[in-house]
Amino acid sequence: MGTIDKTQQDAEKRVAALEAIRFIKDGDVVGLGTGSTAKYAIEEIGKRVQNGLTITAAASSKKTDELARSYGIEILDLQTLSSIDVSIDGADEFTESLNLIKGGGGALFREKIIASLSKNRIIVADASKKVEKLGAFKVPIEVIPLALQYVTDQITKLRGSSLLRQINNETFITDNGNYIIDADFGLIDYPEELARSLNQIDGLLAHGLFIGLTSKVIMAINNGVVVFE
Ligand SMILES: O=C[C@H](O)[C@H](O)[C@H](O)COP(=O)(O)O
Repeated sequence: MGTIDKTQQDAEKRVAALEAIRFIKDGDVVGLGTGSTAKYAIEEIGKRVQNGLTITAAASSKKTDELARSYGIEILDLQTLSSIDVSIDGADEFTESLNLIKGGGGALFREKIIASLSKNRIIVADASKKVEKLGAFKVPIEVIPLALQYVTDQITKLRGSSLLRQINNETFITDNGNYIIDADFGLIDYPEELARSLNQIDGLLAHGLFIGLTSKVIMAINNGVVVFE
């Protein structure tokens, strides 16, 4: 996509997020994603709640939980929910066939649970996230610490290379107390197949390939939006 202008990208994130909010109605249980694009949606929902919108929400991370509560959004306990009306989340990459890579912020496991519970799963993205094939962005994989070497070896068998995520020279720990491996499989020809293989690895809690978990992607480009569904 060439060089990405950060200001333009941020503007697009906001446009996409505002468009997605149109799908929220009074009384809805709303799934709130994580990341810089989802943040625009949460902030706007928060303002509307302060102006009388009556929704409850489920948060996909501690960060999102805190942000939402700071606006007075009522957060429900995810472990008690069996359905969510609409979720709004970002993505690191998406294709026109609505397959995604998520987890750049490490929130993939809860995001996947929220997407799985949601009736209407909306992804919001700036134009830089659209790709022909997934895989330029490494696939985030949440691993239970004691299974680190085992999972790394299984990823190698799938012809992937693993990098344990570090932030400021410290091993990144997820909200669930686990590690993230960023796995490089090159460009992924068959994401469904890779997702199935990863699903079978014991000790791998969740991977960032979101297959069949998206109702629509709202992509902002310049000041307009394109919807893929
Ligand atoms: O774990 C983080 C999430 O999957 C994010 O939704 C994803 O990384 C996209 O984030 P951003 O909107 O900041 O690009």
